[in-house]
Formats: sequence, structure tokens, C-alpha cells
Amino acid sequence: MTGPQSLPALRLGTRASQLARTQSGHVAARLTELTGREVELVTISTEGDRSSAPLDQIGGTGVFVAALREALVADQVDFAVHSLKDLPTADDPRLVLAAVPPREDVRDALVARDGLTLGELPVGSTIGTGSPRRAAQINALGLGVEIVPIRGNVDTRLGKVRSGEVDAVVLARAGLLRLERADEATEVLDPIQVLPAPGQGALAVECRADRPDLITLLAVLDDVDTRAAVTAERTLLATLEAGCSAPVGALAEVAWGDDGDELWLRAVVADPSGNPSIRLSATGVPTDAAALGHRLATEMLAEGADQIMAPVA
Ligand SMILES: NCc1[nH]cc(CCC(=O)O)c1CC(=O)O
Repeated sequence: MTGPQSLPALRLGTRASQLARTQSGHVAARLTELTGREVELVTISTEGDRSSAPLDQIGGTGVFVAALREALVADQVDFAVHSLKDLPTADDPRLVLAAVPPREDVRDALVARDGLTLGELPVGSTIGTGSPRRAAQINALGLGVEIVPIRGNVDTRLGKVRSGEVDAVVLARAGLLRLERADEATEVLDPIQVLPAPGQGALAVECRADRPDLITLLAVLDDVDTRAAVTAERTLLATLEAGCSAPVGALAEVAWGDDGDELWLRAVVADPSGNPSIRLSATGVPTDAAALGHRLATEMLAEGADQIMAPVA
């Protein structure tokens, strides 16, 4: 072969966590497989990794993304891979979402002591999660369990079950699968009960807007159905004017309907203080995913979603 081998390796910016490095490694390997271009991982440390303070005190999940974006803008890396659910909904005009690769399992998973499921956890059991979305949806099931705020990477959170600090934790199944630890889950939570975060299980491949060469190259990683789904979920989140740490769950899926592909969107705004949640769904077409997200969010706002999300003092 000629050509590709003589080009310099592309620099992929990634967070330092094991999960981030693993998923970035998969993206790098796939890009090399499809284009012949070599890719090297460049680790960027973020505030979210350095601090163990609650996310809402250090700027929300956006802290995971900010340092990678700065490295892109400063031309220290050619492109970056993020967990899509950590990406703020506001666009950065200097950057482009060049690809959304095929999505991993979207669902949340329970990892409980002694192989227990949610329904088997005795009243008074503790479930560790720092996510208001997970806390509110689990509380809504009325199981009499107690939510304990915890943070940390996947390994740290799993360790809190093993050490007995909590009876269970809830995490994204995608993270467990990528780390080859999915067998530690004791129950996969059905989205009928617990809807995942908008963008959960998906990755975002981002590069500078002034790099048309890269935008074209990275497009080979894009998956049309995943992009449509996350566009609907994220437009819903943006229209609700909710942040990444708001108690909002959303899941869009492409399905074959009578008139071709349909996009089905389900969403919940759950109330952490225990009041009834708002749970609605709508269908549209994948080619107009943003319109679907906007329409469902507008319906949820009409039902009082903004009241539920109003910051509690
Ligand atoms: N906010 C942290 C975060 N960002 C992405 C994932 C998991 C992988 C994914 O959803 O793509 C996680 C961990 C978790 O929620 O358990």
C-alpha cells in the first residue's frame, strides 16, 4: 500500500479513566481499520477526574468535556472522543460533532450484593448513585430503599458494593460492557421503569470546525440511526433547558414502521422529592429527529416539567 502509512499518526484526545481510554482505543482501532490512518492516544486530565466533589459543585458533567475541548482548540489533539451523555447540549461553534459511532447498550444496570435484583432488596437497603435521574426514578418505584450519593469511576463504585458500604449501585451497562465487567450486573433495568440519560451508551467524536479534511475522514465512524436517536434525546434535553445532571431520562429508537423508518422517543422528568413524574412518548421520522425531541419536550413543559426541574433551594 502507498499513501496512508506515510501520513503522521492522528492524535486522539481522551480522558484518563480506564473507561475513557478503553472506548477511545476502540474508536482508534476502528478508524485505522477503515481508513488505514494510524492513531495515537493523548491523555488529557480533567477536573471531573481530579476532584471527587459532587458534580454540581464543580460545574456539572461538562467538566469532563471542557479540558478535551481546550486541547482541540489549542491544536494539541486532532480529535477527541467523549461519552456523549457528558457532552453539554450547547454547541461550541469552533467544534463539530464529526461522528456518532454505533451505540452500545443504552440501559442502566444494578449491581447488588448477593446477586439481588431491585425487587429483592429488603426495605431499608442502600443504593449508591450520584445521579438525580437514577435516584428519582428508583424512588418512584416505592421500594422503600434509601439512595446514598456516591461518585467515582466504575471501579470505585463497584468497590462500594464489594466492601459493603452500600447494598447496590446503579451504573450504565455500556460502561460495564466496555470494561468487560457486565457479568457483575445483577439486573439490567428495563427502560419502562428507568429511562437512561440522553445519549447514554453513545460516543461523540469531535474535531475542529476548520478541519474539513478530518470531518470527511471521521465521517466513516458515523452511524445514522444512533445519530438520529441522540439528536432527538439531546434536543429534548435542550428544549427542557435541563442540564446533564437534571432528573431527565430519554431514549429514542429507530424502528421499521408501515411507512419506512420511524423514530420512537420516550422521556421522563422525574421528581427527586418524590412527587409524580411526567413520562411521555412520541413518534416521528429519523430524518427530523430534532423536531421530535422539541415536540415531546414542549408537551412535557405543558404538563409542568419546568416545575419539577425548578432548582430546589
Ligand atoms: N457520567 C459518567 C459516565 N459517562 C458515561 C458513562 C458510561 C458509559 C456511557 O453511558 O456511554 C458514565 C458512567 C455511568 O453512568 O455509569
